[in-house]
Amino acid sequence: MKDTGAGITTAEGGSVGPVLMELRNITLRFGGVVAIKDISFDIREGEIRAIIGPNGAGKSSMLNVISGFYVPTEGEVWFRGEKRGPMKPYQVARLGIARTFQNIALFDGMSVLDNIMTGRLTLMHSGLLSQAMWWGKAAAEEDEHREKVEKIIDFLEIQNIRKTPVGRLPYGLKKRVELARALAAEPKILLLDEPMAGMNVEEKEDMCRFILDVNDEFGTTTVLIEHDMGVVMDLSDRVVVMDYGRKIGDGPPDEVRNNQDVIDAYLGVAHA
Ligand SMILES: Nc1ncnc2c1ncn2[C@@H]1O[C@H](COP(=O)(O)OP(=O)(O)OP(=O)(O)O)[C@@H](O)[C@H]1O
Repeated sequence: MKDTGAGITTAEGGSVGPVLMELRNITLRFGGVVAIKDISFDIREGEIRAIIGPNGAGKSSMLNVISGFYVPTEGEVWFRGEKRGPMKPYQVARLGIARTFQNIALFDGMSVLDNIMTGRLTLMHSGLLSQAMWWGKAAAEEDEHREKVEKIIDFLEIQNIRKTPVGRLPYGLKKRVELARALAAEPKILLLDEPMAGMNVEEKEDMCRFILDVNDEFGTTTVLIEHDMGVVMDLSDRVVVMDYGRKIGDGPPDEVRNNQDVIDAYLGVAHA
């Protein structure tokens, strides 16, 4: 891997941008349980960065540190060149980090369109009061939000279900709506927690294509946790491997695939 300062060229010949987030010596404890032990790595602009590892390795905990939901017990998180301190929930929401969840977290009774609109809530300036006082400006803002949302709906090919209540959709489409809602927030970093979990082969292929297309079209920096090794190796620019809370590998897919510690801890077991 060649570091040019502004960005790096990966072994596969791809290129990723400058550092967007740096995790320095992160340790996270829950009472006596050490979920993350002294882990450092960075996330670069425009890349797809995977975090893999066996069950209980600490992947979800790490995703929660990245999102700002957990404050590490030790270590520092640097985001866009600034050290991040402890934050209040509203500050976390405004950070520009959007995520999808392992278990879908959508409003079943609401339409696809309205669910996706909720992704823009932190970007909305006019509340109810200002709408009442200054209707014109609020209406213009609403139009702008709808336009952005419609673009995402087109892009993810869900125009035909935009009015359908989410509760009526099959699992794969719900996951796509979740992705749409996260994108609607125009995130600086998009966090995907097992985006293919529970999907059939066809749904997985669709989701892979959309994640790659989103990355291409919007240049969205994406961090994902995923159990399906084939998916991770196909999608990612770089992979962090965790085991028992420690980092045992970090690099492009080919490098990680040939790392003996990784083979022993995880891939070897999965592909025995
Ligand atoms: N809120 C919590 N309180 C106490 N212990 C926790 C908490 N969250 C995680 N842990 C513990 O931290 C360790 C790492 O858990 P984590 O969920 O981050 O792993 P994971 O790699 O995401 O696992 P999986 O693949 O099964 O989702 C585990 O031992 C887990 O039991």
